[in-house]
Order: sequence, then structure tokens, then C-alpha cells
Amino acid sequence: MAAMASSKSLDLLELWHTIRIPAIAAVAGIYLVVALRNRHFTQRETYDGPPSPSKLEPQLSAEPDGTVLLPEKFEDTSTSNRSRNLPASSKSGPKRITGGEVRKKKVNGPNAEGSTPIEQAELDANQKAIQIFVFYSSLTGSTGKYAEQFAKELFSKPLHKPSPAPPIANGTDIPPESNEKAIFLSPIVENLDYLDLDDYFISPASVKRKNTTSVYLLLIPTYEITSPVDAFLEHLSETHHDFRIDTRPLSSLAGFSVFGFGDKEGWPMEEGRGGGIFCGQAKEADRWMSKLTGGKRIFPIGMGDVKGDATASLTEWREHLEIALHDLANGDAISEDNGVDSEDEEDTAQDNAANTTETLVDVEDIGNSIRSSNPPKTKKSQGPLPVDFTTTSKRSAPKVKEMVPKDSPTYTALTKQGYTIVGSHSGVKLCRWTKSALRGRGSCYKYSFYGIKSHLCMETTPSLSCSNKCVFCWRHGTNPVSTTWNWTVDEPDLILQGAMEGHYKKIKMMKGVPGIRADRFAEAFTIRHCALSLVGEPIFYPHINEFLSMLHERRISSFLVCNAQHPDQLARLKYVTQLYVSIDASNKESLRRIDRPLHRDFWERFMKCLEILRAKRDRMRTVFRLTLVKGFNIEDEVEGYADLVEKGLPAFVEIKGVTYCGTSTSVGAGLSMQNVPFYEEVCEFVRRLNEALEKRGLGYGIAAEHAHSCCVLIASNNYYIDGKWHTVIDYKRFFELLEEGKEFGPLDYVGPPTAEWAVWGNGGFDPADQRVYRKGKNKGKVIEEAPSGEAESGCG
Ligand SMILES: Cc1cc2nc3c(=O)[nH]c(=O)nc-3n(C[C@H](O)[C@H](O)[C@H](O)COP(=O)(O)O)c2cc1C
Ligand code: SF4
Repeated sequence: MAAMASSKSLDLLELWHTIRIPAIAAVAGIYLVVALRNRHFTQRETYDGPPSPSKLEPQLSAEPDGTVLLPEKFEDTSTSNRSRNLPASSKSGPKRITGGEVRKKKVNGPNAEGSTPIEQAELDANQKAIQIFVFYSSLTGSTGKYAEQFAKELFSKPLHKPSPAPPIANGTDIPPESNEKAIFLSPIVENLDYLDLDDYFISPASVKRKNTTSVYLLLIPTYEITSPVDAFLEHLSETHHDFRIDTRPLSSLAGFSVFGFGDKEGWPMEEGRGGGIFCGQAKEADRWMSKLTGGKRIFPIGMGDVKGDATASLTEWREHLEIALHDLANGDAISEDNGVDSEDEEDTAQDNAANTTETLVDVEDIGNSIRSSNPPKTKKSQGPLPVDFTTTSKRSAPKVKEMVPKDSPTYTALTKQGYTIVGSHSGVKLCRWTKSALRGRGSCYKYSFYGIKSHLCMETTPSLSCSNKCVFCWRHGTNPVSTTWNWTVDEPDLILQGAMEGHYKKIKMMKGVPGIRADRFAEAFTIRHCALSLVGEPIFYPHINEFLSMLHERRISSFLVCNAQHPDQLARLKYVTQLYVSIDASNKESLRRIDRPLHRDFWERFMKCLEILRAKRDRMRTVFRLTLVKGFNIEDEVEGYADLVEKGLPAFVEIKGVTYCGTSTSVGAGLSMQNVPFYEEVCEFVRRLNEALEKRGLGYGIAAEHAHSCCVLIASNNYYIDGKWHTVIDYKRFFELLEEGKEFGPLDYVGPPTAEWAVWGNGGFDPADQRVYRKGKNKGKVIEEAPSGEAESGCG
């Protein structure tokens, strides 16, 4: 028995040795699964309803001085997105870029075989085809319209062949030429300002269809100020100089051609105002494209004077271009290499720099030269074009410019609108509410909500430049735009001094205006508040923190509005009395449509700024500024806005109807009186937003209103103290706290209760002032006269 027992235990021991590893692994696995499950349920059990600030991810926190440390930096996409978008392997060593897929836009345009474009579906797979891309850039909208029209008209009429070309059949359909080797696909129109340039200009756009090459036609305006065209030219230049990329990366294109838009009166052929020249940037684009394609210019650059005959010039250029394209389709010129060495071309260009202006040919001259000589031919079929347009641009070392030089049209335009330009990049302007308050006719909503008397407030900006082109902005036709600061920088004390002097000068000029109240006029010579919201982007200014400190040292409060496009600068921002971000839409597409941002990663930047704002909410008063534009960002967006509030958890949400200014630019952007909501519509939106916030349990309520300027305030319940809203600021306490140098938060400088007349439901107009009602059918809408200088700006 004992022997049997001992042999059994030996068997068991053997069995244990055989199965011990899988058994231990199985037990450990089961333990892990159970532990994870328990953890999951523990978390779920402790979840207590709607998200509170501490539970929202990801978390950033502010330092005692109000700054936020960011784990990563947002680089300027205008110049550096290439390095991010290159294939991973190309970052570690030299590599030839061979191309990738592109996002395609709707194919449009006319349709006929031979010279006219046709839809892909109708093609025989072996048929050679040419895809035309019409690229454009536009700051104020006109080039976009020209581009659409151009694409519609391309090949829409019989070829306008100059003699001695053979006559063609009457009628609108052009019979295919018997020797036609390739046909044209309907053109694709693309806006360079929003395109991922890497997809199109590091290697040719990849077209899914086989046997298809592309032609790039570029319609480019010129701006002497910084504009999106700069980013495009920079991209072309970087591509050319990038050692990882083939020297002629676009050489497999069938060809390219450029048409420039400019203003000959302001910027003649030689150097014009602010250093710009007529169509200077179009010429530069033409030069870079020639280098990148290895000289595949199918037709010389055309130029149109927008104050003259731009439409006629474009038509003429198109008609000649059609012939050149036709030749391209007929001949064997669709080749990988046309034998032109771009490096030789560059050398020639530099050698010939001194003779450049002589070689310039305007489109009128091109027309004449073509009529008087032969019709244009492709290089392969006829040798190089007689005029080398790559030599038209003089290259000089880049120098740092002033943002708004005194002799620039921007300066003239802004001063005409009532701005005082301070130094080279700042501006100050008397707000219409300051004037109104001086006359006892009421202050702006900042008085009703936060206790700011408008006649003690200065509206200024240390950066007239902005990185958006909002549809409702007054100034995008005139104010500079850019994604990065690339101008000379003025010292903060000079800006503050200049701004205050400019402000007081304008106050002095109010002396003779009927109805000015003597007491307020006298008080107005001590600025107590500064609204950094005039126009442009104040946090763009590299010394913004020093500027703010100087205001605070003088016991001037700061209200700073930023456009949520500069997370790095926002994170670095120190104490502000009240910090705003403009929330002009609740989703990416809507934001693109309304703000027309220059940054390609605008949505990521926007979301990052909300995170940063949330991190700052324990240090300062934070505000979301919503500007409602009917037909753009009101309808169906309430839930989206509530989501954004949940993300940023601002102390306040200001909701304001857009202000209509009726400038040609706003009209061009598709804005009319129809887009201005009535106050009742704003109120209805506010009620719905409040409900959406309540549903999420976020702890907000409708606190105050200023019907006079179509503005309503939603506030965090933190400001509902002892049964009353407390939205007004204790400015004296704010400065004391700063001077004490201890850590403090926004609830440490809460002022007295919000005035009864300002509380939601009571209208928001101080009975001590005299209300002046507007007559007419648009009563209840905020309309401003522009450019009289009477108005607040789009984000003011
Ligand atoms: C501030 C400003 C600067 C300009 N600079 C130049 C220039 O240097 N050269 C030029 O030929 N045209 C210049 N123009 C004219 C524009 O190129 C022209 O108005 C063009 O049609 C604008 O196109 P867009 O509406 O598509 O932005 C300038 C226009 C403005 C408003
Ligand atoms: S409204 Fe403000 S953010 Fe928008 S473009 Fe104008 S200045 Fe820039």
C-alpha cells in the first residue's frame, strides 16, 4: 500500500512538473483579468454623473504666474509641415520623394472629347489623359472667383487659333483632332491656402487613373504685405532647396503656367508702394515652378491689372493657353524629361539678374507677340520659348520688414478708418462706446457685465496682423495676415506710450461734439481699462507679457481677446484681468468657413487653446466669446458649443450677434444683413445653450444681458453668490493681489453684485444714461458704419 501510495505521489509530482508552467501562467492570466475587471467596475461605480473639471482629459495646469507648460510645441505650419509629412524613412536620411495619394475635390467643367475636358468614367483605360489643376490663392476673394470662372470657361469655346492656324468647325463642340494623343479631364480647382502643399508640390498630385499626367495652372495675386502667398512661395523654395528631394521633383508634370493678379496703379512694374511690384509674387511662383518642373512652362506668365483689364487679360491668356495645351495633347511633349536643367536655369537667372526688367512681358504684350509671331508651341516641339521668364525676379537677401510701413497702402487704409498707427505694428482707435459714454448715451456690455466705464477704456492692439480672415472682420482687405511674426519688433513701453497719446488725442477731439458730459470728459484723461481686442491678434506680439505688466503697473486692467490659433503664445501668457478666446464655430468645417484660418492645423490649435484656457481658469477669469452669424454658425450648433464649454470650462460665455459693417469685403465673403441675428434670435440661442449646459450638469446660468449691443452673458455658478450674480470685477483688489505677489485666483477679485438693471431679463441699460433708439426696419440688429471709424472691430 505504502509502495502504491508512494508511486501515486510520484506520478502526481511528475504531472505537476509537466503542467506547472502553463498552470501558473493560466492562474496569473485569470488573476490579471479579474483585477482589471474589478478596477474597471470600481471606476464606473465611483463615476458621479457629468464631468467635473478634474475628470476631463487631458489635464494641463497653470503655474502661479498664469502660464501653462505645454508638453509639445505647435510649430508654424506655413513653413515646417514638410518635415512632419515626409515619409518616416526620409527623416533619417536622403530619399527621393516619389509621390502619394491626394484628396480629390469635385471634378467640374465642360465636356467634349479632344480639346474639351471629359469625365473619367467615359474614357477607355488606355486613352492618354491630362488632368488640369487650377490652383489659386486669395486673401480678399477675387482670385477665387476668377479661378472658378476660368475653369468653367477653359475649352468651353472653339479654339481661338491665330492665323496661320487652320480654321475650325463652327459651333461650340470641337471635333477631336485626328492625331490627338491625349484628352483633357475636367479641371480641378484647388485653393492653395487650405491645401496640404506636400501632396501637390513635393511630387505631382497623384491621379488614380492610369495613363494620366497633370498640368498645373496657377492663379496668384500679389501682396506686398504678408499673405498666404508667402507660405506657398516658401514651400516651393524649401522644396527646391531640400537635399532629400529630387532637384526637379515636379518634372513628371505635363507642364505648368502662371497668371498673376495685381494692381498696376499702386504697384507698378518697378518697385511700388511698400516695396511691392506689379504681380511680383506671381513672377516668383513662375520662377520656382520652372525650377521644380525642369522648365516645363507650357505658356508664359500672364498678368492682369485688377484696376484695369484683368478679365480681358485673363481671357486672352486662356485662349492662347488653350492652344498651347492643345499642342501638348497632340504632340509627344508629355515626357518625363524635356532636357532643361533647372540648375543651369538658376545660374542663368542669377547671371542675367541685372537685365531682368527688360525681359518682362505683360500679358498684353504676350498677346501681341503671339499674334505677330507663331502660335505658342511646347518646348519639345519647338525648342525653348523665346522669353525666359525665370529671370524676371531679382533675388536679394531677405530683410526683416516693418509690418505696416508709413508709405504702405495698409497704413493709408487703416488711418483712413480712424486708426492711429503706433510704431510699426500697433494701433489704437476710439471705440464708439467710448464716444457714446462721453455723451451719456450708454456704455458697452463690459460696463453692464463687469463694471467697465467705456469712457475710461482704451481699445488697442500691439499686433495689427492676424492669422485668420474671419468673414465678419472689417479689416481683412487691409490688415496684414500671417501665421508667424516676421517683422521688426517695437518695444512695449513705446507702444503703450504711443497708444495712450493716440487715445488722449482722440478724446481731446471729442471736446466740441454736442452732448459731451464735462465730468466724463475730464475723467476720460485717466485710462482705467485696456481692451486688447481692436483688430489683429494681440498675443502675436512677442513682448505681450511685458506690455500687460506695464498696463497693470499703471493700474489699467486688461481684457485680452485671442483667436485660439496660437497655443504656444497662449500658454506663455501671464496674468490678464480677463482672458477671452473667440469661439466662432462649434465644429471644424464651420470654423474653416467663418474664420478662414491661415493655419492648416487650425482645428488642432483651436482645441489645444481650449485645453490651455481650462488650465488657466484657476488663475484668471476666462471667457468664451461666441459671435453668432445667421446661416453660418447658429443653426444646429448648440450641442457642439456645449461640448466646447465642457472642454474649456470658462468662467463666462459671452454670446453676441455679429455686427454688420457692409464693407465690400464682407459682402464678398457672402455676408449681408440677413446674416445678422435679431436680439430675440440671440436670446433664443442662449436659452438653448443654457439648457444644453444644464443637461451636462456643468453648473452655468444666464447671468446678464446688454440688449443694446445684442449681447448676453452666461456665467459659471461660482459667480452666483448669496442668491445674486456677481459678474462685476473688483479691479482695485486685482491690482493689490498682483502687487502682493502671492498666488491668487479669479474668485479672489470678485466685485459687488451685478446691477439689477443688467441682470438677465432687465435689458442691461443703465437708467442713469439716456437711451437713443434706432429707427427703421433693422431695429434690434447691430449695424455699424464702416469705414467711418465709428465702429468696433469684428472681434472687439
Ligand atoms: C494690402 C495690399 C497689398 C498689395 N500689394 C500688391 C503688390 O505688391 N503688387 C501688386 O501687383 N498688387 C498688390 N495688391 C493688389 C492685389 O494683388 C489685388 O488686389 C488682388 O486682386 C487681390 O487678390 P485677392 O482678392 O484674391 O486676394 C495689393 C493689395 C492690397 C490690398
Ligand atoms: S475678427 Fe479678429 S480674429 Fe477675426 S480676422 Fe478680424 S482681427 Fe482677426
